[in-house]
Amino acid sequence: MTASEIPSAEPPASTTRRDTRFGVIGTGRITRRLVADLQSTDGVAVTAIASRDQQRAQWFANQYGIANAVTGYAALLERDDIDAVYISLPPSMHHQWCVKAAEAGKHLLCEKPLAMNAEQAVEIDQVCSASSVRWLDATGWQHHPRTDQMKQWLLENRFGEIGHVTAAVSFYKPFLSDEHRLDSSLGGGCLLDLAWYTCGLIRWATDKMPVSVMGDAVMHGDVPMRVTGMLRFDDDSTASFSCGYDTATRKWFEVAGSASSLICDDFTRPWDDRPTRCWIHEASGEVASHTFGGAQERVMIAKLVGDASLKNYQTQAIDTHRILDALSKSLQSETRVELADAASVTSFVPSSRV
Ligand SMILES: NC(=O)C1=CN([C@@H]2O[C@H](COP(=O)(O)OP(=O)(O)OC[C@H]3O[C@@H](n4cnc5c(N)ncnc54)[C@H](OP(=O)(O)O)[C@@H]3O)[C@@H](O)[C@H]2O)C=CC1
Ligand SMILES: O=C1CO[C@H](CO)[C@@H](O)[C@@H]1O
Repeated sequence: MTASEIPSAEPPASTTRRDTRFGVIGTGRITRRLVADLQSTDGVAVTAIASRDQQRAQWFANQYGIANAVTGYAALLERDDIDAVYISLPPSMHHQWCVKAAEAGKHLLCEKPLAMNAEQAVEIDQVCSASSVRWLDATGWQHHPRTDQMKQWLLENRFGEIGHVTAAVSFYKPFLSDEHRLDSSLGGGCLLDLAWYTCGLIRWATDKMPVSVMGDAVMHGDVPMRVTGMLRFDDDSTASFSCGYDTATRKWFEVAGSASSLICDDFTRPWDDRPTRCWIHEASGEVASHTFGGAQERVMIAKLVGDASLKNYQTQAIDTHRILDALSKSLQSETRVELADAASVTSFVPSSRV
């Protein structure tokens, strides 16, 4: 079977289980898309939405056909018609509301970045374990069937020995008036927001933690507006990335091997109205294009409400935070930073192999 013929990984409809009932915390830009994804995933219902502001909650509830508009996030967690929450708040608020939700016994889908740093991410994981609730960060690309196929190629050494990974993610001034991306107290800046994608991709592609990282930032006040990073691994393979708010949309990566390169130009989210694609470039100049079906967010949601282990994604999220922590130290100190815990690596494998 060629990659183009690989069927969508959309899960089959469940007829035996009760729907998992989601409550939504926050009414921002991304909420609109994710609510539609939740509502169109088999076995999932959205029963309430909470905002700081009653009118905003009501407007959103009316707009999306959600039965209950709730004022205040804590009130949503008290409801017994909610099994799980989707948290789409500014990054600085993720840890606090993840912990509260887990303690209330709700499963968690939290927007990226999972937290502000690895310490908070580990604590979220621990509280979820103690409360027997499942969690995922809403990093959709990890769940696309294309990602599973690309990982399979990497595991099979399809590209030879990997020497270098490059990734770039940017959006030109994606700012709203009340913009958390420009406010350091809310976790703003492109390091957490966009290097989450580039460093996550590097972690995913290499299956290891770097031994050292070095970053350079162009600042906007006290938040990074553009970040360039270099990562080095114990076998002398390397990675580099660029992310920022000052160039047109980029969401591409290249994995460069000794035999060929894997290239994808929309890994974070497939371009609208185009086939979901990637390319393998051979040393000869021959190029093979592969296309895929599947809706990454619906696959992600189905995994959260399913039974299979999520450990592999959870480790990926925590390790991504560890890389970002080291980069943040590097930006502050203007030096190369060693990752003390580079040895603690768990392999990220496609869900079908977990
Ligand atoms: N997975 C993806 O593809 C994407 C993920 N994201 C992530 O989603 C999260 C939210 O981003 P986005 O939707 O763009 O954010 P918005 O600014 O559009 O929305 C954030 C929401 O958080 C609530 N909120 C609570 N306190 C504050 C505060 N002090 N300042 C601002 N908002 C507050 C507000 O809801 P209310 O007032 O109603 O309570 C607001 O609507 C971020 O972590 C971001 O990284 C963003 C875009 C894409
Ligand atoms: O995750 C994200 C993807 O797209 C956005 C641009 O609109 C980013 O800023 C955002 O946080």
